Amino acid sequence: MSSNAHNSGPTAHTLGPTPLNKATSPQLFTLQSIPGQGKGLVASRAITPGTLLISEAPLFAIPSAASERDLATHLRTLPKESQRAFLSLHNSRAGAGEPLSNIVRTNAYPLGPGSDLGGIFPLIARINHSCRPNAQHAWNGNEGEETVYAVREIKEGEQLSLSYHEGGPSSERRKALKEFFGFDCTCEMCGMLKDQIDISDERLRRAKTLDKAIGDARRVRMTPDAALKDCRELLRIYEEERVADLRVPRLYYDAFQICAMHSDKARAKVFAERSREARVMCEGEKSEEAEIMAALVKDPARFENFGTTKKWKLEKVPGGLDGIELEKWLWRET
Ligand SMILES: C[S@@+](CC[C@H](N)C(=O)[O-])C[C@H]1O[C@@H](n2cnc3c(N)ncnc32)[C@H](O)[C@@H]1O
Repeated sequence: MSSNAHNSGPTAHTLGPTPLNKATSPQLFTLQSIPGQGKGLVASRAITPGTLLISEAPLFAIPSAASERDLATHLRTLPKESQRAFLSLHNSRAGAGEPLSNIVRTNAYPLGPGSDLGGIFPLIARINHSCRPNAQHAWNGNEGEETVYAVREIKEGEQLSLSYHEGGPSSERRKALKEFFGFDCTCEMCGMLKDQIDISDERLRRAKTLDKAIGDARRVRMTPDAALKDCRELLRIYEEERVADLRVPRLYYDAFQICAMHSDKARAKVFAERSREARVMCEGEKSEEAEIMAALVKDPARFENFGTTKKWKLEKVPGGLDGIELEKWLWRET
């Protein structure tokens, strides 16, 4: 779930009714009551990273500007079973008017980044939030389904979790979760001791600064060494914070772009492959983004800004590098 889906109200129907939730591996988890969080999905056995947990078509999808009335009209067109499935979902603003819109705000996921459409996925909607999630959701436009992949080891008895927020220091996360989704987060990360939260917050504040600096195109062009160094530091923070979601492939893609812009095909290829692998972990082999990365692995020169400068021109990875030596070369630390 993302804040844009939650901030957007429902309207007309763009997709017709679809069969009720189709779990890819229903034996992997069960629906259970979770203290302080309502219901949630709990792993029935140990699950390895990269496992497809759910692939689910939307019960229906609605544009963000939809009204309560539009939603009511649309609901009446759905089979009774679908109506019941929708109405049984959690409403984080129960009693605060507009019940149908509030169920949508509590449970909808956007159909892809920046999409104006929110989809209702009855099974995925049962996955609670964690500030350190063990799963990642994504819209697969080719399949017309929302997927959820495990991105970390999940122990038997552990809850499956997604992040409803883009991440950041605890005060920011908690404020946004309260404001947009109406709950005080009780995830494992928010339950850490104050000392641990302080350490984590310091790292995550630094992560925000680094992320902003890496996104500065002029800096990437003028001082690529500094930008690549920032990527390296940010990756270390992600490792310390055990971040395993889409931030990882995005970071490798940033490193790819820096190298490609300055004509370093050798490093660009390695970063493109790491980005692809991390993307597959989060979204599976059929992910459109993973396919785009696969094309860039084959030929980094396909990147639109490839070769803006010739500063780092390099064709091939030097032979005989592995382990620490490879990492040092890759991040230009030698
Ligand atoms: C999309 S629903 C998730 C499934 C829901 N628990 C249920 O019973 O259907 C989102 C709601 O779950 C609860 N929730 C999810 N994650 C939580 C968390 N980390 N801490 C406390 N409550 C949480 C909140 O009530 C939130 O509005």
